[in-house]
Amino acid sequence: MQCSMVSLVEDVLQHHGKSFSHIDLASRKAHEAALRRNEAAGWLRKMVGVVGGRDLPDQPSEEEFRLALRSGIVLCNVLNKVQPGAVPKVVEAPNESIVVPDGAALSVFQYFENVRNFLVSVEDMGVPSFEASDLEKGGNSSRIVNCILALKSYCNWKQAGGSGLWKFGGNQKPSSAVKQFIRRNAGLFTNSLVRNTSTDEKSIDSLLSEESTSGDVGIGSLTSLVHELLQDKKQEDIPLIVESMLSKVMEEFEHKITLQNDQLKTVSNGTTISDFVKSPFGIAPNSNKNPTEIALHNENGAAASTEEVMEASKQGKLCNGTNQVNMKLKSQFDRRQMLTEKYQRDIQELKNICDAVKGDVHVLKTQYQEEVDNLGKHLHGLTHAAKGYKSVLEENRKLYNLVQDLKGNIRVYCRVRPFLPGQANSVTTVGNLDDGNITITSNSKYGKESRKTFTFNKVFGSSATQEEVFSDTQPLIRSVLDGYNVCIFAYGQTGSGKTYTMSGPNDITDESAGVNYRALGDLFLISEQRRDTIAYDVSVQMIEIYNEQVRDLLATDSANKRYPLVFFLSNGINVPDANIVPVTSTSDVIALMNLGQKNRAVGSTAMNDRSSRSHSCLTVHVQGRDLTSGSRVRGCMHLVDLAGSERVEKSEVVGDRLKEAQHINRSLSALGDVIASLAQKNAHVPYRNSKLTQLLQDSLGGQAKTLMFVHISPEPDAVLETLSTLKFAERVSNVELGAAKVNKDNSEVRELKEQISNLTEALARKDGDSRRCQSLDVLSDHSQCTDDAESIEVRSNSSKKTKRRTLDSQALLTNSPPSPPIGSPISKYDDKDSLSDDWVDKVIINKVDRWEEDSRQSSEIFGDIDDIDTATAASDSSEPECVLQTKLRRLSSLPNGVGSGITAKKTGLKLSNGLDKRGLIPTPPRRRISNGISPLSQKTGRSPASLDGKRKPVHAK
Ligand SMILES: Nc1ncnc2c1ncn2[C@@H]1O[C@H](COP(=O)(O)OP(=O)(O)OP(=O)(O)O)[C@@H](O)[C@H]1O
Repeated sequence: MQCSMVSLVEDVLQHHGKSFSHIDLASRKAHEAALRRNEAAGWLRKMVGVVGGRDLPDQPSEEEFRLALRSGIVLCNVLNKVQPGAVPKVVEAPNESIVVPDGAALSVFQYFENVRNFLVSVEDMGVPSFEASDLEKGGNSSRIVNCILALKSYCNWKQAGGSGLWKFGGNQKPSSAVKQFIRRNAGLFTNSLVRNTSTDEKSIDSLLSEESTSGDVGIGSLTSLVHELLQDKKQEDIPLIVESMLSKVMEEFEHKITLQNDQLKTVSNGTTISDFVKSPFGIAPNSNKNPTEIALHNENGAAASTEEVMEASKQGKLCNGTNQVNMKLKSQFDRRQMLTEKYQRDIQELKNICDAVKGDVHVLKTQYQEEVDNLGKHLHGLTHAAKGYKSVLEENRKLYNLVQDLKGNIRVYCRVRPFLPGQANSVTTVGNLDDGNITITSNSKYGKESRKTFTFNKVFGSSATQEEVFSDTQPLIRSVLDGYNVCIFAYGQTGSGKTYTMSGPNDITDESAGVNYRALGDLFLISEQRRDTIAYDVSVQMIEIYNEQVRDLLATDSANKRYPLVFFLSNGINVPDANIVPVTSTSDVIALMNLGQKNRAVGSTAMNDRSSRSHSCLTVHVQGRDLTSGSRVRGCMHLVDLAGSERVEKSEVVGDRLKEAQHINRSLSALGDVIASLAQKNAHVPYRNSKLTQLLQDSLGGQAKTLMFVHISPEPDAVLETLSTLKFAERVSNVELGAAKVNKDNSEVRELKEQISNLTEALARKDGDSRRCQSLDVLSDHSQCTDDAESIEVRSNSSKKTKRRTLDSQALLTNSPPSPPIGSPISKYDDKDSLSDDWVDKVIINKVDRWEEDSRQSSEIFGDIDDIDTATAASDSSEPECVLQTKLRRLSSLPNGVGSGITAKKTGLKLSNGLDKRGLIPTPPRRRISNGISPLSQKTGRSPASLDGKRKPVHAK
């Protein structure tokens, strides 16, 4: 071994800052050598017995050792014991007691033969050998010791059964000195040292023994070196030092292995036999000193080939011993060469296979590449087509919606409620959901599965969020600000999620807030954004229809809340008697809605803990004034949360709940009838059959934008209701209302209205007569009421029937005779003296004439819609007197007095006062303006109105 173990150890310790100058390496080496020699001698003596080993002392000096073995007799005998027959013939000494002294002539080759035979045999066995010259004076006895110890190890291995591969050095154990040392000092580092020792034991020992072979310090010296070095070390440093040593040794070991491998490679790569032979014999290629070497080189001095060596051998050029060794080496080499050639052939074959495989792989790769390219192209095409398809779909959807807008179809959005807690494992009846289609799966009585698909404008699955639902509704809601009337109503079986969609759950958060909150928030947001161009006023009403009674949900006192209200249109407001509250912010709205929700009739049923027992309607009125042009827009939005349809036997209701359920179902079926006749485009639509249809009349029959949210539950036991709900919704989606219209006043109309209002005020001031004022109030009231297309009920003189007519105040006004010129300053007419009674009367008479004419015409156009008798009969006779009084007053207060003929009898009403003997509403004295005769009466012969003496506010509470 080229490296010295000692130097390694020194390196390590120097690394740890220590000098080794004080250590006597020479004496240590000698000591170690003696230990090993003694061990070898002891073993030889044991093997050959007392007689055979008589020349070999127990603890011989180097010289004694060499001399005792020089004859080769002990060596051969021991070898024959280890490997019987290894040396067939041992040349014995002539006189057993004589030790052949150095330089004494041995009998011919006697002993050399022994030594040579011994060396050849041990080499055959793979045991490290030594040079014959080592037995001569000045020879390297450590190599002999090493050979004997190796033989000893071989012997032990054989005795142990010879299993596995024997490898010199592998069986050696650390010397007892090392063990003792470790035991004495180990302490903390014992474990790591023992671990390292046990795992690396073989290789380290092998290195150490090899080192001793090469004449360096052997294991004994290394042991004592380590021993000495570590003695004065601190306990805590020892593990580190030992570990460093071990790793360094390992490094060197690996280095050596690599070198050996390289050498082997060189041999297998065609090193000549002479190189190979020369190396173990240590012969320099060009030193022509002996016949063997000459035979190993050709005439040119180049290394001989195998054949040349063989030839030399045949010719006896090689000496006997060398010849034998060379023959053996040659046969080994030949074997190796054969193997090498075989390996080369195999490698070549493998290379060929590899090339073939490479070729195949290349072909496959090319094919795959082509296929991938083709697929890529297809995919690209498909993506393009898909994009196109998507945009076409989107376009179709837009066009479809446009067509629907133009036709005025009611939009229908379907929403599926998720399973409620406790229903998690239920099977859903809802199958496929895509953009606008929903498939319901149901099992028939006979267990046959059937599927039905419905198509709506939009379908929301159970995972849809409130925000997603609202975002699809938003454009519709925004159109309120542009002057459209909008109605959104939630329909569905009880417990299917109507209230959730419209308002949200019980605890409302930003995420869970329903359409109502979001809609108002959005309206405020946009009105704020448009602040510089349009000024908006927003106000809300909240009513409910409970057991066919209309109630105000924003009333703060309970009596008022229970006070039933009536529908009549005033100033575009359906239920003018209900509180209408201006709102300016979302917080206002939330406060109002909380009040409304609190006032709403809810109750617990078997199907919903908090079932809405009424239809609720939040109405948002928006008035916008263009700051530049002065034109006005007016929009109104109904957000209706209908009570849920329910099967009474299923909801297990009794008593009041049963009555509620019957009312709810009746009103919903009235809604169904209205939808059916609208879908069939019937001339008569039965709006008046329920309060609900009356409420929705201007959204279903007018030119509003209407959206229905249809809700379904996913549970299998609700499948029948689900199917009927969806069928109803499908019918609704076919209803065409006509294109929606904007409610917009241009400035001319507005000016005319302002003039009328100013005129009436001027008249009121001019004439202090309260009657006159009342009459004018009626007109003024009427002129306000007819701000726009407006329905009122009048009684036709000719047919004696009450007609519902639509009158256009604009027509009335534009045909009015001499009214003050447009744009004239009001102050001009504000002057009492400048307005003669006659002039004012004339204006009024003209207006009334024109209005009556228009009434007649519109009556011809629209025909009878409802009979007053039917209407009054439809009124619940149990309605409180005050309600009927209100109705009657409304009718009789019509400006042309058409309601004056309505009798208490006809209405089935028992008025407590205010009627004449015939049960008629007393005709008020004719209004006189200048000559004591009311021009109205003069013209129509009827009383203009019967009022209770004071003007009733239109909507303010
Ligand atoms: N989309 C949804 N996500 C989560 N929970 C929902 C959803 N829809 C409804 N719910 C829950 O289902 C239950 C019933 O809903 P809701 O009260 O809104 O039904 P409804 O149709 O208004 O019933 P009713 O007609 O009896 O008043 C409530 O507990 C509600 O919170």
